[in-house]
Amino acid sequence: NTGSRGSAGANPSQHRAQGRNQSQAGCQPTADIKPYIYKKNKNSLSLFSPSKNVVQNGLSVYLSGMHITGQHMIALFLTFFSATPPEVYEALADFGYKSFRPGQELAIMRILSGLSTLVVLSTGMGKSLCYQLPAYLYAKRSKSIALVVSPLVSLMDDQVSGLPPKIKAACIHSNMTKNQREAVKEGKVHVLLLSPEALVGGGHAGSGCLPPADQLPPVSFACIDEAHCVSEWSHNFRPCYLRLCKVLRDRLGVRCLLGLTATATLATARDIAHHLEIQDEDGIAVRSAAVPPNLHLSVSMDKEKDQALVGLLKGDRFGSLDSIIVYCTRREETNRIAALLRTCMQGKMIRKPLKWIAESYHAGMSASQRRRVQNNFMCGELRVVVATVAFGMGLDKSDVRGIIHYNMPKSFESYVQEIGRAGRDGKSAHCHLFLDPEGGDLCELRRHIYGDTVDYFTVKKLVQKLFPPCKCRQINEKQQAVLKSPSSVHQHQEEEQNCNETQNVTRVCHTHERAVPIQETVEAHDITEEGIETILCYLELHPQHWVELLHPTLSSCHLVCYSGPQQLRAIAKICPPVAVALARKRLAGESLSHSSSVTFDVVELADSMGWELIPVKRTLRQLQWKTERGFRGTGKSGVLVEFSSLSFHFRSYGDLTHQEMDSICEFLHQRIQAQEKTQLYQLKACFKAFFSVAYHNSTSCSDKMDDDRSQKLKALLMNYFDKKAELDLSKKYEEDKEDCELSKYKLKDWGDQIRADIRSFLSTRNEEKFSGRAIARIFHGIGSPCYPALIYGKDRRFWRKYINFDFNEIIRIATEEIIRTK
Ligand SMILES: Nc1ncnc2c1ncn2[C@@H]1O[C@H](COP(=O)(O)OP(=O)(O)OP(=O)(O)O)[C@@H](O)[C@H]1O
Repeated sequence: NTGSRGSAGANPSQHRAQGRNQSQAGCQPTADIKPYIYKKNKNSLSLFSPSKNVVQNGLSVYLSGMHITGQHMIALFLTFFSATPPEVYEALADFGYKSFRPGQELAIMRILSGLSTLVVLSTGMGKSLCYQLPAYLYAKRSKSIALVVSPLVSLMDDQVSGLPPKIKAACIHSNMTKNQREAVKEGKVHVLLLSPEALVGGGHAGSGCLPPADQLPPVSFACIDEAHCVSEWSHNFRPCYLRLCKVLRDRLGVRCLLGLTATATLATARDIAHHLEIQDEDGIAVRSAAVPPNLHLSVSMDKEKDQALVGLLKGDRFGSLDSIIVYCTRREETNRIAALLRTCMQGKMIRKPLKWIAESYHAGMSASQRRRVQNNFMCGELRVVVATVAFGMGLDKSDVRGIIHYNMPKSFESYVQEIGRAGRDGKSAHCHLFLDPEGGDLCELRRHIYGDTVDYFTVKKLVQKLFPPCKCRQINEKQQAVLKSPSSVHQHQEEEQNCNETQNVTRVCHTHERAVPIQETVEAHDITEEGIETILCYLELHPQHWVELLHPTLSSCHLVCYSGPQQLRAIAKICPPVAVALARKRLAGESLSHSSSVTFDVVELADSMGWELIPVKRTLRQLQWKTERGFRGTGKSGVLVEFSSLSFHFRSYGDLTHQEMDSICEFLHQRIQAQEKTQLYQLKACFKAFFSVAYHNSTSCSDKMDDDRSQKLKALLMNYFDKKAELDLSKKYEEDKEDCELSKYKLKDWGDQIRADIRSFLSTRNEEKFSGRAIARIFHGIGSPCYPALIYGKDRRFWRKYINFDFNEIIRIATEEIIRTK
């Protein structure tokens, strides 16, 4: 048993292709759907509509008898010469619109031509039409469906009901009725909304998964909403977004992708375009100015923020505005501020139908409470919503007139996205930000950045779990020994050793299929599921492609034979996977002669047999229904087979040298640190920009405001979004010493107190194990899987106590104290 799949001589890329095919097993890609505006072959453009002669009066007039070569030319053509076919305008009219808004037409024409496209347009500028109209036209031409991946699961139903009546849509979730599922399969809907998890699987997908590709109508294109989540350098990276591009291509055969986002710098947009495999520069079809002109921006640095907020809301600028959102970072704060406003704004009813002054909204509230607040705000009966960022995503209220940031947002991207919820009707709207002059908000926001980072030791433990050693090298050596003379074997071994020393490793192992149980790994390493997924993504994106991610799977198989041990032995004779499972147990020293059940890792088993996972699982499942001679039962065989333990599933090497393992750990650690430093730098840059335009206090802008400052802030934002800055800003952070010096100065005065608190904390919990990072997290009020806020947050003596102090310094002191107490 080699423990390795494929022949030792196989080329790694062939092998990867094999793995890919395997991941697609059971999922036939949908029939290749033709672009609406048809490309004759990869490099030439010829336009006609197979079903109707619609494009004849449009694009093909310019093209008759002419071929344009190259993808870039196609894009250029669409940009400069194309006349949009009348059918597209007819569809626009069907949707109730008279004309296109900037950028929509180009994006729609590209999608109809089958060209992947990225659209970066401010909130409320009409990005949704860029998928709705092509989906409608494609479905009108022939039975097809457009997939729309959206992270706003809770709002999907609202999104569906808010679509133009011409569009038939459904969303995938676990409560889908049978009829709804059937309608999707029969191609009765134009658009199918789904979460990224429903597409790629994963811990939260549950039963709300996409039906297999062969049960779906052909997919015309896929739209990825909030596409910035694809870029691992973006403010909102979601690892499953990276995998979803791959899943769309490999499992569903989707060739045309449309990315939509409201916030992406030029550098991020290029990174997203790279992931969407957009070939030509014009694929980033639209990038609009960051802040719409109808928004008036101001910033102030009041010491008494509560009073200042009330004053601002009573002043001329905000006093007459109907719909206002006040954003706070913390949930508790939203409740407090809403209560404050209700008390202080009594008697300030500005018009009749208004019933409520202020209500809070955050993710900790029940769904019905949130819905009530949202509905009251939507219909204009509630004036102010005091909310965390959970409020407003996907909110289509065109007449929000004011946005107030009670705390600083975490990035320019978040700021632009949040203020973009005001004035979507194009009428003037006001936005104000309260900046804490002492930098208190900075500390609060830094917590979230530190919460995501992982230390070197944890990275190392995880790497060992992802690349367990295999026997491929020894087996290969034995094979060589059989084939060659002893002297040549010796020479071969020497050569190999040299190769390893120079890091130029000859690969013998061609990767193994592996599964790492999600929950178990989260608990063992104290990293979130997202954190582990991010690390796996970094490894897959590495130029050496250290891992290849596959669809998450249930990896543990539990087999019970109700007729006893002899039944287990009998099925081992007829079922190779069971025979191998028992043999592997015996080799590991486990005796199963009196056992009637066995539990094993089915992924590891399939890999060791050189079988594909799906047939192994199928074979095992069938054991429950076989009625072989000697088995009792009616149709059922008396065998129970259960799969459990949802696991990350991937292919990785098993013959990595120590140097390679170390370099992988080093790479991951540096990458995680670079991400942390980049985010810290961006946070600081954000603070500095707001600081540069801030009024001393809000009274200076509560009645009238200075438009120059607003323009200056818009210019700073524009510069940020249009700059071709590098994505990794960690080096810039190193240059920015100021911040560290401030923290060290404070630490000098507080060092002894912090040490005393760490000792006191350790002594009260001496039966538990802590790392320096775990203690620093608790002192910063950051919950983690093993040290949740719900439990550790109760002890107010320590929780959040040192939030204003440098996180890494606290780790250092805590580690010293842990070592001292050992
Ligand atoms: N061509 C158009 N003409 C007139 N109105 C339009 C047009 N396109 C879109 N709209 C309207 O603009 C509003 C905002 O559109 P949409 O929700 O698509 O914006 P968005 O860019 O997706 O915003 P967000 O980023 O907040 O999701 C909607 O009410 C929509 O009906």
